[in-house]
Amino acid sequence: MSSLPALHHVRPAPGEAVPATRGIPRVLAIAGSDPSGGAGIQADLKSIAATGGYGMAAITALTAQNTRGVSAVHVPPAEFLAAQLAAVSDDIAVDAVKIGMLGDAQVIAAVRTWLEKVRPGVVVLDPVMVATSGDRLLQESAEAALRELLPLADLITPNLAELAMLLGEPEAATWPDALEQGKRLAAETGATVLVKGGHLDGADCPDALVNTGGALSADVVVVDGERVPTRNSHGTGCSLSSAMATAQARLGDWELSLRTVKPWLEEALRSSGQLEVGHGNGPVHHFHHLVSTGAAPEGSFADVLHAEAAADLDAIYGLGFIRGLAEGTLPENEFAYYLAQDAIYLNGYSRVLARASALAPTEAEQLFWARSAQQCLEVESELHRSWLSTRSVLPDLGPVTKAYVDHLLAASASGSYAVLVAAVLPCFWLYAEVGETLHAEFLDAGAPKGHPYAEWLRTYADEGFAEATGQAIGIADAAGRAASDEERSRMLTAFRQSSRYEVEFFDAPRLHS
Ligand SMILES: Nc1ncnc2c1ncn2[C@@H]1O[C@H](COP(=O)(O)OP(=O)(O)OP(=O)(O)O)[C@@H](O)[C@H]1O
Ligand SMILES: Cc1ncc(CO)c(N)n1
Repeated sequence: MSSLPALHHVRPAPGEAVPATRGIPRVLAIAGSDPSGGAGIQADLKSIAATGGYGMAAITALTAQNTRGVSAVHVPPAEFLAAQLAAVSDDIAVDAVKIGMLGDAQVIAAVRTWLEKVRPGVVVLDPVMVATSGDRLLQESAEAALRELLPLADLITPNLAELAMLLGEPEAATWPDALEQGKRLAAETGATVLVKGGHLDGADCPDALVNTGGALSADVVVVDGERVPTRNSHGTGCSLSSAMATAQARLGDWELSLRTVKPWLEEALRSSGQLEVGHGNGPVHHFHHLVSTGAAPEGSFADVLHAEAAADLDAIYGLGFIRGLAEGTLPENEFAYYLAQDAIYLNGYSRVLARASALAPTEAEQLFWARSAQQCLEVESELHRSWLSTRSVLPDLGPVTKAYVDHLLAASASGSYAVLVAAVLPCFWLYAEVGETLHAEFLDAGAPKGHPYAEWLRTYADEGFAEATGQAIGIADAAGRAASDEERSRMLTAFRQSSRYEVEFFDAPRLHS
């Protein structure tokens, strides 16, 4: 495979941290009850569990609600909330807190007193004021007290209406306006603001972390997402905020947390149709990623993975970079950027494969990953020798390359061989499929002589790589079938994220070259 361009894509820059996995965080939701199970503490507990935490709940208020709306609210005496909070923190170390519906000013005061005493390491505040159905969940007279609570949070997760209300401004009608409002709220409170695109129109549904005080890698970090065409959005805000609290306690990095949580939530929205709950705005499927157990036949887990990657493969084929490569119209600077990033990626990928070799349960698998790690380095030097030496490209680490390799390094630090194997698989599998298709298209077009990328497209016909891909799929399939539900769901998440990065890697030259 030394002629192969690529298992694409780094050596982490010296001193760059690999996110630590900190065991199972104990996450406390301080929120209201939704007896229909889609929002409130019910959604919080499901989200915390689904994203790897141990969930606890101190109930601020009871609502009588379903997927159609709220019919009654009962706020018990705030002293009883204080007793619940003390009972938890007197006995249990709380790694993260998610605050949702608060109901009235007395409740807010009780939460404030407790936060000031206990000072939990991670505080996510979802400033719940009005339910999806339009019903009020916070007394109007308590809005000022809620505003004063905001500086005690690390992350605030308002929807667009709440963001506007907290600032006393009209609701943003566009994404750039929403980000500007996010900056103002972040500056006022000192907290990071998660600006959510859920209530905007359009095919995209971006979210962004905003902090103007230097807490993030940039003032605004946007994480893109696709809008899922569904009305089952009951409780998405609750689910997102408690999943963020859990992820942050595990990973210690807000950006990585959002990049981890958002695809999970998107899939929970996508799978919401599997649930048949109510006649209004239904709940999301928090546990969509659990595959049922049983004696799974050979290939069955690989089939699940392949189905997971289908949408990303389609997305790759639709990219301007891929079309331009196939048709020969790709600007040279984009190609050069791609090659340079590929070389950087391969170096990092090789280290991650070496880790897979170290963790492999059999000598055959150990050898497979060690060989693959070596081949990556050979391909990397080949890239430099025959493709990059004649081009002038900056050898800077691009943002997608960094994010992808960081994700792989996180998987290699996860402690699970199965998760690591799932994370490295898309680089084999999607690359092999795309390469095969592009090569076939090139031949179908009669291998046109003047095609500027002819030489590159020929490198895609590498049987050795196809064979290695088959082996990697077999290893992941066996690991997935033998894994517990929990580990298998982490494999799916890791695989899905890598698969998404494959798309972004091919799209990066357009955005960053
Ligand atoms: N149709 C959708 N497709 C994809 N993601 C969505 C969709 N709707 C909402 N989201 C995501 O769900 C999360 C919550 O966003 P939203 O703006 O809906 O919050 P919210 O209004 O507080 O939620 P809730 O409905 O619980 O009150 C965000 O990450 C957002 O991007
Ligand atoms: C209890 C409760 N908290 C939050 C929301 C917001 O979605 C809701 N509908 N119900």
